[in-house]
Amino acid sequence: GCQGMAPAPGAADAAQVDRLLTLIDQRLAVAPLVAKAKWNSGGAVNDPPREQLILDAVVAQAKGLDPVFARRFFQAQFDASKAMQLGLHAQWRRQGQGRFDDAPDLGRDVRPVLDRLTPELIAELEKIQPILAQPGMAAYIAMRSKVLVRGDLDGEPRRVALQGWLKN
Ligand SMILES: O=C(O)C(=O)C[C@]1(C(=O)O)C=C[C@@H](O)C=C1
Repeated sequence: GCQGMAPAPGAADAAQVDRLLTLIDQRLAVAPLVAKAKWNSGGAVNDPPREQLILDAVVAQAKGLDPVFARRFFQAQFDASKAMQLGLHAQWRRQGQGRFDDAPDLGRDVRPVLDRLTPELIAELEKIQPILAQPGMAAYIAMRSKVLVRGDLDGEPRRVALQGWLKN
């Protein structure tokens, strides 16, 4: 039977998990655009002041969220983006990739997309936080993430996106 297996969440909680994972995937989908913009501009992948700006805005906006949880979650998303960017840059270096003709502009085209996702993520996090500690939830999220979050670079960015904010 199913002895030893954690219980699966109910339908409403499962749908909630899926909405958050879909947004995590949408945010991760922006990372290759960031990578292209920075490949052309030579800008550093790691931008701590930009991360701080987002984190401070998140904590200020998300009145219903535990700030420690909110910071851990968004830091994981930044780290996942950096894993994707660094992995792509390494690949492009190996391939002798030149400048892209079709790279977007980071400030004009790409960061506004991330900024639109931030409040959507906050809204889903507020709904997820109270159900995260349920038994079996971390295992369920890990399983669903393989379906809903892109697995580029052998799944490394996806792994990083789920690290540090999920309880076991
Ligand atoms: O905006 C950038 O420059 C990004 O690389 C994106 C991003 C993010 O995920 O928001 C990721 C890494 C940087 O340290 C800062 C922000």
